[in-house]
Amino acid sequence: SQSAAGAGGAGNSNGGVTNGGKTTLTNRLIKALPNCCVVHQDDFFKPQDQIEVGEDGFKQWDVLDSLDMEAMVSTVRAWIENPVKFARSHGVNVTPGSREPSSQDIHVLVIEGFLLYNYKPLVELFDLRYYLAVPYDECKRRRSTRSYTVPDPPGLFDGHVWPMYLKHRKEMEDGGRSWKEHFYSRASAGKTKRAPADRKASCKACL
Ligand SMILES: Nc1ncnc2c1ncn2[C@@H]1O[C@H](COP(=O)(O)OP(=O)(O)O)[C@@H](O)[C@H]1O
Ligand SMILES: NC(=O)c1ccc[n+]([C@@H]2O[C@H](COP(=O)(O)O)[C@@H](O)[C@H]2O)c1
Repeated sequence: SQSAAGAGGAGNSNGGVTNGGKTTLTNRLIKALPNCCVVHQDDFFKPQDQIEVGEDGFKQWDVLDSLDMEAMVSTVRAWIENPVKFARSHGVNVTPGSREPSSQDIHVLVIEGFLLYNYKPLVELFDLRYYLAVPYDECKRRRSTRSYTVPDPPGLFDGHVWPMYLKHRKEMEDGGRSWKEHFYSRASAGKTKRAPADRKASCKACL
């Protein structure tokens, strides 16, 4: 993507299961990459009193409705519009040594979260997508040592967190099939049937 500031940019998304290591990886990327900003999905949780209680008796934290996804998309769009301005307003150093941003500067945004790939307006903004997963036992073990702003009530992991993870992962994989078909038909244009028109806007190669 090309930003309003004239600098090249790329939005890299780092999604996956709770306690899969997303934040750890993101922190390492920030250290290693110059001009790197980050957006954490956890910062977009709605206040506790707006989180619905399900028939199972648990507050439904692990669903899209518990997050202000519109605000998250606006934040990512603000970076796309002007990564230099975004970096400066978020305390990220912009290319040490150079006073004026150069058109050669590469800016990177890492978007990190547990529910990134089930909200189409957000998915459309990513250049690269990564998914971190860990097996059930390891995930449960790590989660049991974690303290969130609202602590997990007993039974939340098996009653809500893991079932929602499986549900969303399945949704993502089912949706992903259309993406793969689309890119396949781009690569072999003329030889295979084109993907449906409604997928086109999601593909950078089609813009
Ligand atoms: N590669 C790894 N191997 C083992 N443990 C890890 C690894 N990455 C992260 N962890 C541990 O897993 C827990 C969750 O990591 P975190 O990065 O906060 O996950 P997430 O952001 O996906 O919820 C932390 O205790 C962290 O130290
Ligand atoms: N940050 C918060 O306000 C808050 C509150 C309650 C639960 N959570 C949990 O955060 C998890 C997602 O974050 P991680 O991917 O960092 O674990 C969800 O599974 C959710 O249950 C977060």
